[in-house]
Amino acid sequence: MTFPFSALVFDLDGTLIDSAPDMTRVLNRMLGEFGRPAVTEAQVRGMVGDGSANLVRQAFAATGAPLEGEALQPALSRYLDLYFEDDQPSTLYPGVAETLAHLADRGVHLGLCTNKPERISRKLLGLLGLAPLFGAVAGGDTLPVKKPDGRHLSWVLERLGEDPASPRAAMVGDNGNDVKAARAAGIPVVAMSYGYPRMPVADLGADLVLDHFADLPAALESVASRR
Ligand SMILES: O=C(O)COP(=O)(O)O
Ligand SMILES: [Mg+2]
Repeated sequence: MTFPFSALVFDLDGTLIDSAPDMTRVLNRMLGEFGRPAVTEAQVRGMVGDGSANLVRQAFAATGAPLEGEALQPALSRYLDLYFEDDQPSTLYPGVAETLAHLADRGVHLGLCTNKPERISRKLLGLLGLAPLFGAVAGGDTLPVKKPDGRHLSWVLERLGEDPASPRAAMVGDNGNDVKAARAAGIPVVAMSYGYPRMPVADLGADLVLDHFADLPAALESVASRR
């Protein structure tokens, strides 16, 4: 059977990879260098989703006097360098590699739309062996805008060959930014329940909430048949 969507765009952190342990490890190295105590992984899970500058800002606010604007830059750039150099790759959630390969085999165009910086996102896709599957990648610093702005997602859709006026695509994410970007771009959205939603996942407003990535192909066929 032909798959009902010609393109699927995925979020990265909390959707494809469980990156909170990595971000916690790297943040804590940076915080230590700046004389700050460590943050816990549970705290970091609540800070992920709005890009690296927001993550670093929140980590400073949680460990002492807040740092804003220019004062944050040295810490942000140190965090990004340490993360880029980090050689312990994030863990893929169960079923991700097999399901993405299955979708690509069925001719679905796959894209990535993440608020994580592009160079780190591309490096992680490479380390995890997923890079060849993705026809378009947009990080949080690829464009002047990022999720929840729908233009971030629409840019990926266009690169996957979708007509911006009537995309035959869906978004798969884990937090409110993914849902808002999908709504703005006019495409349906599936939320994975295991990520970093920062609110009850049922309240995100997604078309569907899924617990297992391997259920995605069948679930998307049901989303399409309801439309
Ligand atoms: O770096 C972040 O803030 C989160 O990135 P995501 O968009 O892949 O969840
Ligand atoms: Mg995410």
